[in-house]
Amino acid sequence: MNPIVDLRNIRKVYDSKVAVEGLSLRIEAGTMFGLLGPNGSGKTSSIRMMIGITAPDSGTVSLFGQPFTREALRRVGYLPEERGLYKKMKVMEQLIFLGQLRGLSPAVASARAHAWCERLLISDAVDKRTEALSKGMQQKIQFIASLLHEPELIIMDEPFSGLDPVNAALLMDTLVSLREDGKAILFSTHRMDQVEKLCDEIAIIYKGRLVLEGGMQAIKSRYPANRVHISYAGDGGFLRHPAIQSVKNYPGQAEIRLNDGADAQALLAAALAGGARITSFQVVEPTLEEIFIETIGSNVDA
Ligand SMILES: Nc1ncnc2c1ncn2[C@@H]1O[C@H](COP(=O)(O)OP(=O)(O)OP(=O)(O)O)[C@@H](O)[C@H]1O
Repeated sequence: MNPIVDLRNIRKVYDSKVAVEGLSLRIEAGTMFGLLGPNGSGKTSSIRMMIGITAPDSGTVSLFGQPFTREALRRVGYLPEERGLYKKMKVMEQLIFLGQLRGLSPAVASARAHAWCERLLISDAVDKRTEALSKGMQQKIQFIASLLHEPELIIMDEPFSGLDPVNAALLMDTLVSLREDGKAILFSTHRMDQVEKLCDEIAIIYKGRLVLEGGMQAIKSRYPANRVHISYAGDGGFLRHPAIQSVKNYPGQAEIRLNDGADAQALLAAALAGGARITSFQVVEPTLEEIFIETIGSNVDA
């Protein structure tokens, strides 16, 4: 089956600044794809090339198995990084107008917009002017606007930035259910916790280049589970054990990173022998944040 997005070796240079270099990636239907990278790494530039806002200087962009054409954009929902709504328009008028721009009849746009507003808990706002709403609410409206035409490919640039945790979770749940409906979803972020929970696949870009890409689980399994979280009472002398590379010590709890190849069981045995009372002992995989920092760090070194 053709991927929904297929970027091959794309490159973008602004003046003399290389924003994206040799980027290739594929996104399949029913996949949540996280595009990660620090500020200025080329996420927005890559997204813009994906949907024809700018053309790559070299390389190819295919959507839905075909070389890019504007026609394909009818099947794409896009939430830009810069939020832009008509401030003076009322929310529902605006959503119906934006739906019509996407080829919907006013009746269909209205029915879908009302259903979305209900789902995202902003029905009370439909008759208000956009400028009277909080930033977070405006973001939810723009999120809805990008989905009204029921796109198969959803591309969102920093969709959760500026949202409180409750609203961020609401939009995350919405994206998860769209993925379950078979949509392909790409979003950019630098918030690793969001990606870890949501994404099937990730790509980390740094200075315009892909530095890590693949399935979330496959990537994690490449890193040793050499972290240990311990809750304990009593003697903490075991925290000076030679198997330990570093430790973050909190009251009654420690997050430990072991030396490469060290045995977590030896640490547990030493803790018990030293008289500590262990209430939980967990060997954990590195978090995506740790993988990200390690990957970026090794590329800085390189
Ligand atoms: N229109 C432009 N003209 C000149 N340089 C640009 C332009 N757009 C982006 N750049 C540069 O290209 C690089 C990549 O920028 P881009 O916005 O793609 O990064 P990003 O990963 O989306 O960053 P952020 O997380 O800060 O939004 C940066 O150095 C940026 O300054």
